Amino acid sequence: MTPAEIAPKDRLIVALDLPSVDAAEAMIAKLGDSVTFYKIGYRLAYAGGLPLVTKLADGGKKVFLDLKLHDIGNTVSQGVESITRLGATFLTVHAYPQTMKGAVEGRGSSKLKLLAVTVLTSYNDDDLHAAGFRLGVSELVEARARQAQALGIDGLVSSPEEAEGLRKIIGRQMNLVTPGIRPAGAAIGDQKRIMTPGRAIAAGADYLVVGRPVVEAADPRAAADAIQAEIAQALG
Ligand SMILES: O=C(O)c1cc(=O)[nH]c(=O)n1[C@@H]1O[C@H](COP(=O)(O)O)[C@@H](O)[C@H]1O
Repeated sequence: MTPAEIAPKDRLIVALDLPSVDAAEAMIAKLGDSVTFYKIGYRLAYAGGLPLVTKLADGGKKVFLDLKLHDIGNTVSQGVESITRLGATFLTVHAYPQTMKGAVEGRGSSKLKLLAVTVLTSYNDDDLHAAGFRLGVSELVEARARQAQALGIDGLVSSPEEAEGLRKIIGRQMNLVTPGIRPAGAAIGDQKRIMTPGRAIAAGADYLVVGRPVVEAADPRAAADAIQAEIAQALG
């Protein structure tokens, strides 16, 4: 499926950043049919959440396994090879050349799609400089996007602020997945490069990753439905 063919409802990825598998399953039950795509990241994966990847995939949901791998190439390659057996649709690795190359090798001919995290959405230029980088956010995102594309990575994770520029580099074939999504009026928390769901889609994002604005909402299903309605409206 090319990014242009994704149904509006399937473009919302809810981050199950919850403390236990029980809490995650209760949230999935609350969201019911309205959410088709879930993200499992550090919090849940390290709390026994890896088997939930396979359980959700077997039950017809899609899963984005957000482990943000980064290690020597051989270790990344072996780790990704193990992960191909879990049934996830997406897996994240940090966008370092050795890491991406190892991930592509480990993925082999499996159906797992690799997403490279360009620059975390909680970073601005000052944060990058403090971490020892010479480039600012937009230059580093662009450089990493070009490297990811050349190495055979399937998609990018970036803020929607970079989406328009990234589309010019990666075209329509690579997936563009954007966290840093905040519906109007939602608490920003630790994110720094943010956009509303509608603006992110209009800027060229394929998938929106949303955590706290859904899972911490008084009515998570209503929050997810409102984001999906905004996505559908932006797609026209
Ligand atoms: O890879 C990610 O999903 C990711 C990359 C990034 O640059 N920024 C970012 O926020 N994320 C993830 O997206 C989710 C955003 O959650 P909220 O800020 O609660 O909506 C979290 O699970 C983050 O780990």
